[in-house]
Amino acid sequence: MAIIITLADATVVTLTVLFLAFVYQNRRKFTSTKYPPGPPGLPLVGCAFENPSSEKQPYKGWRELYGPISHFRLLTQDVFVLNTHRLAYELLDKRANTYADRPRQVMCAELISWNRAIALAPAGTRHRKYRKLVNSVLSPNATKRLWPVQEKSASAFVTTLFHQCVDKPSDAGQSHSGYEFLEVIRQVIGMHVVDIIYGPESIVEDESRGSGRQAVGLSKQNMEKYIHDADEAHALFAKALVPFAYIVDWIPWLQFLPESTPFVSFKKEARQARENLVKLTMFPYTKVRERIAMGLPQISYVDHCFTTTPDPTPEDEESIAWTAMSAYTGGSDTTIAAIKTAFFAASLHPEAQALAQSELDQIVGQERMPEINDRPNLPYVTAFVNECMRLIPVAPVAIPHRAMEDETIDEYFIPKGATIIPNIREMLRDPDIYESPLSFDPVRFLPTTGTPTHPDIKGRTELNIGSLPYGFGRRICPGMHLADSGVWLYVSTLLWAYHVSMVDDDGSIVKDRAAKWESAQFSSGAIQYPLPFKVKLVPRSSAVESLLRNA
Ligand code: HEM
Repeated sequence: MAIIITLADATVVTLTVLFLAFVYQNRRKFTSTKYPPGPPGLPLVGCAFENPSSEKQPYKGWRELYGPISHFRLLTQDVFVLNTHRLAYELLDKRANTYADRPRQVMCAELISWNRAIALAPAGTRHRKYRKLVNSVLSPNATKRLWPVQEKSASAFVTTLFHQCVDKPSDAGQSHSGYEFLEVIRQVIGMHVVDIIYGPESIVEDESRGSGRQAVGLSKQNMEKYIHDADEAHALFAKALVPFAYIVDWIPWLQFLPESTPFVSFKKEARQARENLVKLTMFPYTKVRERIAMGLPQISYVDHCFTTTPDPTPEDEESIAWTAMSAYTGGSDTTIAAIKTAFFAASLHPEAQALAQSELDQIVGQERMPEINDRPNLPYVTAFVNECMRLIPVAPVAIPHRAMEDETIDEYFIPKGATIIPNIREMLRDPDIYESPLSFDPVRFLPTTGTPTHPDIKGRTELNIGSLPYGFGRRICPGMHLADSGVWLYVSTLLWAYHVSMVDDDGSIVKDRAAKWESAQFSSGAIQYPLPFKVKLVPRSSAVESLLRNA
């Protein structure tokens, strides 16, 4: 019997085969498409018109609202927000290889070219090479060599505060505004991070000049300009980092239209930002390269790279230059934010400040400043720093990761390509872990064993904040050990030196501190810190004052 296959039959068979192949390829989606709860959004476009990532405090309160993991969609992009430490640990730490990548960010990473820096470099050989380079200087052991540099900077910090915020001559008509400390934080910490990454200038004899001396490397003036330019570049980075912040993030082919086309003003902005970023990367590097070529080494990240790679290829040089810039931009604003938060917490919690100061008096005394080796004997001071990092985390939503494979967690499906946001702020306010999570209470971090420095204060739960404020997995902050010792030194030295109080516009000390704490405003975006407030600094004793004056 002859079998006659008609065109219609062939079409049906072809379509069936294609359909089955499609179902097979997407079998995970068909068997387990359960997504976690989250804002529903609109059909097809999802939350495109009300992007939760663009809110002032993104994903705040989502743990209570949606549970440990939440989901929303921006057009075709699935976004998962991890609201508990357990979930983040399960996915980003335990399955680190699958979440080592960053999501595509057309404006920030590709057009401005932040993907040449570490934070947005795609997972792979280049990112691994970058991390290896920075780890050689920023690993826990390697950072110990930088402790003396950090101690010197903490000392410069409190003495500069003295000259700028306490001792300004009022007879010259210069009264204190109360805001000066903010500029001191920016300058001293900015300079310190530049110093650690690029090293100070070297002074050499120069016969051809009348003065006979010449500065080689990054001069103080260069550093000041660098800090200013880096601030601008980083502000734009933070703006462009918000997922789908620019139209080109939604419709990537727009990048191929000429700059003069209406609605593509982003192209001009990207071109200028890219040029500035390249200058920001190459200018300090070239200066330091000159110094190193003249045989004038300093202790710095770039110097260290040249010691381990004495004959760098052009590719090595590119890696050194871009990792150096990444470490500066990654390390300065974050440390500055942490110190602003410490001022804020101390100025509104005089009782906690006084406990830290009595511990400092007992262990360090008033004849010298704290050193990093004092840390094990100063549990309350350490608990104070931890509590600042917990309640007002510097990077409340870290930097998004990207799922490189289909995955399931609990009963939920995470498709390959999804954006994963670690909601660090929610993790650090989880009531299952932190009792009364919205209260500022350093005691929660005190050790329960050992002799307490304050007999009537015993540790409650002995929590360990660990690396949580610094992110996860393959992308965990490579500067966290440097930041950990640096923030501790700045805060302990500040509390050792001054009584810190918040003041109102008329200069009087704030009375209703609880109301100020409740109504405080914080920056929006990737880095969190309290918005400008005024403080009054009073040296803690005449012994301390004389040390600050003469240091
Ligand atoms: C209080 C200070 C700091 C905090 C809270 C902080 C926090 C973070 C966080 C949350 C991330 C993202 C992690 C993730 O994606 O899971 C990160 C990444 C990064 N941080 Fe830090 N950081 C601090 C200081 C520093 C310092 C001092 C440096 C360098 C000297 C640095 C360099 C970097 C770099 C290069 C990245 C990108 C890592 C990558 O994508 O592989 N940070 N940091």
